[in-house]
Amino acid sequence: MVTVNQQRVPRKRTYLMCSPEHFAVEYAINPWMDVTAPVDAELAVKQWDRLRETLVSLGHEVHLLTPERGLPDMVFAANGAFVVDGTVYGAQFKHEQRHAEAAAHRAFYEANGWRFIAPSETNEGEGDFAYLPEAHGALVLAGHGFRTEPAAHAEAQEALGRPVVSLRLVDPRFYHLDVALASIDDENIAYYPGAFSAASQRVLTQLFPDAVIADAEDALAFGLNLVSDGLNVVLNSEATRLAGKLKAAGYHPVPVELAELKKGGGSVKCCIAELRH
Ligand SMILES: CN(C)C(=N)NCCC[C@H](N)C(=O)O
Repeated sequence: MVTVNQQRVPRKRTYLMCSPEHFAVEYAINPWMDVTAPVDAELAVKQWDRLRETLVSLGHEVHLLTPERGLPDMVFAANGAFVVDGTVYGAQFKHEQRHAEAAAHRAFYEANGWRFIAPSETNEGEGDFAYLPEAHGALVLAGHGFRTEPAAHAEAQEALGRPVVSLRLVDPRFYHLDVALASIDDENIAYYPGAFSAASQRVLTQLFPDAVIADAEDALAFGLNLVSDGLNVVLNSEATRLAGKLKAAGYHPVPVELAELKKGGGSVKCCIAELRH
């Protein structure tokens, strides 16, 4: 049971990020992308740099993936794989425009000695998978409905040896799990119920009675697309009410501005893959 005065303890994390050097909105594969809206590429790099510096200043280790020309969404590094306890379950992107990113991620993991498992099913890495090492033993939460196929949930369970709970996303604005739900420590989550089917909402209520619930406005401001080290929660600065709720629950919200990358349909979490040894 989580109490308001609980002492929250941060755990040092290792992350993977990829600079938005080649970021652009050249195609529209989610409702947030508008190819006619101008993107300030320089500002995108500045905001991304600030995010990277924020993580480093919190004591985390950040590895970098080399961005590739012609892959404008590569900045969304969370989508390239899902890593649990040293095993990497690779991504297989739904949209042709992002297919080549999977190979870049695979090359990174293989070059750095990780145990890499190639997928046979469509899945977009941490975009649709979240890991809670202390929830009900150890749980993977997995989204489907827009990008990742349910068959990939079963494949991930076999690859990673952790129970995978399938959750159905029903609103195209929340096309990845990580826009609608985030782990805020090893055992608890924050989420927006309206992004999920009624049955999946019941599953979440049963598994996480103490979850922090976001409202539609904060969820649509990408507030749930956050990363947390168990104490410090780095989140989009527009999600002010969610920041207040996290504070009331004993976390330390760290707001960052990422307005340019939002034009690609992503925010904080999308830019950050967690490397779990
Ligand atoms: C939670 N989100 C949104 C992510 N993890 N990734 C962002 C991917 C954005 C990219 N344009 C796409 O539509 O694939």
